[in-house]
Amino acid sequence: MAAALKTNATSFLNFNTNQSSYLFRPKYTKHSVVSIVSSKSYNPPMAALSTTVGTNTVGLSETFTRLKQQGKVALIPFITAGDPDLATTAEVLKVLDSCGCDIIELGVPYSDPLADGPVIQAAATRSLAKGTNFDAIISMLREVLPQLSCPIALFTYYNPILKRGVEKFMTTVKDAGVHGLVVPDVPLEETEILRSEALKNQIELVLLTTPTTPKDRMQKIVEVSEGFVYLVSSTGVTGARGSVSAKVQSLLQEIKEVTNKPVAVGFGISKPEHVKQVAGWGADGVIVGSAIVKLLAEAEPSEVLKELEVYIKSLKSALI
Ligand SMILES: O=P(O)(O)OC[C@@H](O)[C@@H](O)c1c[nH]c2ccccc12
Repeated sequence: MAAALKTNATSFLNFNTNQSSYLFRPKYTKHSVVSIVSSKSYNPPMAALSTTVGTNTVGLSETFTRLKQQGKVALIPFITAGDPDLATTAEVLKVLDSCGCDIIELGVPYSDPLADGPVIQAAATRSLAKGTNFDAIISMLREVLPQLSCPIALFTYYNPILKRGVEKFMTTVKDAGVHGLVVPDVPLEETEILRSEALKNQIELVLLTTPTTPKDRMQKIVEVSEGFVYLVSSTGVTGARGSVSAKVQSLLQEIKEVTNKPVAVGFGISKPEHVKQVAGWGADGVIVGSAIVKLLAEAEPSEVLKELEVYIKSLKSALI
């Protein structure tokens, strides 16, 4: 059974790799497809088990609606769960929330992250080596999410979903208080079951479009994307870049011509100037991943939360 699932997943990933086109190439992959390996689990304090889950947050689209009314652009950080460990991830989530992040994209570490560049790939490898697994991430979220005021979008490749079964996966993440889901390696045509199960559980399934996505395909993606539309700013894999492609401005316009849904831009954004520029081009949200993951990996453990706070505040102030 497990072997069959793995084979399916492998051919799935090789067959087609995202909603938009055949864009993400597995440049840096080191491992064969294996699902999350684990030994350790996260043990929440007993008190956490009795807390009500996710009562203090609203979903992704509602968050954007509120921000729009206030004339604000969403700051959406991405971090990898379990790097360096889940206890730190819990603290990092609280800091991101208290610094005013509007939505947090939390990555489930995976051994074959084909759309990720070296920084996020290394974070996933470290996290898996520490024994992070899906159940431990869920336990951590059950404890931490009730303490946050911003919603969480869980980012995962398809294999961990396939392994559990779409239905079970969706009810599990819903029960943990997750509001949104980003799955980069499922092509639009294959999202139907994911979408219907997500809908049943009030999980907003965010779809991605890229600079190479043909216009008619972009329109279909935009039509069914929930929560927001993820505009990938550039081709290739995740990772900080020197500047944001000017093409993003026209891509944003094209999307906005066909939808009123919020659009968030991600890939390569790392500096306050980038954030400001993308917001100025009309984006409703800005996603920053690798730069944060790198900061978390490189800072002294005793300084990490402080450094994170300083960095997030610098991005936030670019949005004012
Ligand atoms: O790391 P960057 O370049 O800042 O990009 C955002 C990103 O990290 C996050 O949204 C993400 C992480 N892994 C991905 C894979 C595909 C699409 C998006 C992602």
